[in-house]
Amino acid sequence: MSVSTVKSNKCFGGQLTKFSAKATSYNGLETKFNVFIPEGKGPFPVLYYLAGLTCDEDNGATKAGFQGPAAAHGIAVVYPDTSPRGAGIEGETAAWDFGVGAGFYIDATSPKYSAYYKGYTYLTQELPGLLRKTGLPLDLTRQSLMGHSMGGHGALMLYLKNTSTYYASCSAFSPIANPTRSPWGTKAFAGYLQGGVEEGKAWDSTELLKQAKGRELRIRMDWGGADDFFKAGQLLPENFLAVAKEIGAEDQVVATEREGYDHSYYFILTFAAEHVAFHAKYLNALAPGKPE
Ligand SMILES: N[C@@H](CCC(=O)N[C@@H](CSC=O)C(=O)NCC(=O)O)C(=O)O
Repeated sequence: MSVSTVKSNKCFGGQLTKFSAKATSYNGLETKFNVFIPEGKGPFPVLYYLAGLTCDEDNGATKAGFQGPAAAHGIAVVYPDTSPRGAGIEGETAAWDFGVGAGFYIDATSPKYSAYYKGYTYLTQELPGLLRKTGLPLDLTRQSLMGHSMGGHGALMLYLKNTSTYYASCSAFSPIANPTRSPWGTKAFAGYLQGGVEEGKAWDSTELLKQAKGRELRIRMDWGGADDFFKAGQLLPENFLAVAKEIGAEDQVVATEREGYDHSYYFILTFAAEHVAFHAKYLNALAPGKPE
């Protein structure tokens, strides 16, 4: 599938470009993604940002404040969309926490959604191929993940389902860390998965962490103490941390509750530079891959 440029803006000395492509994982529907490339020659390691419910490829690029720190560390940032758009499935736009804008980055197996909602395949297999086609100086042998809320779930889940050589590090802002026990997650898994919430355990980072004993983990997470979604039990970082302790990995999960912060992009903006620096430590320590 070909990739076309929608627009491009200079930003922190680099360039933020929006691309459009037809995605096989979304049954041929058009999808968009933004890519920030720092000034210089590259090839640059790649840091993905997965956004939350109701978002698209623009929320992170316009509101999160990653481009400045990424330019300083010589890292590219990729902002994908959060779901397919335009499938026309009955009911897919009826709620803000399910369907369009709420794909949960998983591969659906329910007959109603499985033809279009293949977010996991899109991110792990198809998007890297589309990025190669942009011709940008990206080093796809050095990739890391970050995300917010539903996107924090996505980042943790992708990181834990793949090896550290595929994704070097993972960070999450206010992640839905145990979706099979959260109202948002159980709603999503009941709708997208033929086997419902039980099948959802294969996409739940707290469950996946149980199988990660002995693996070297590079995870950072922050959430706000005044986040109403945290207080309502949607995020459950405490469950993820309890498993980290059980498997002896508590030192490899840097987790902090930030007093007074809520769920918004003001919170992300505050800690954006720290998250990018966390990834830069790992990405820039890796030997650059061969140019493709
Ligand atoms: N219903 C509200 C709230 C939706 C909301 O807060 N979305 C968050 C992500 S929540 C978990 O994934 C978000 O990032 N919103 C976008 C933003 O730019 O703030 C609504 O519809 O707004």
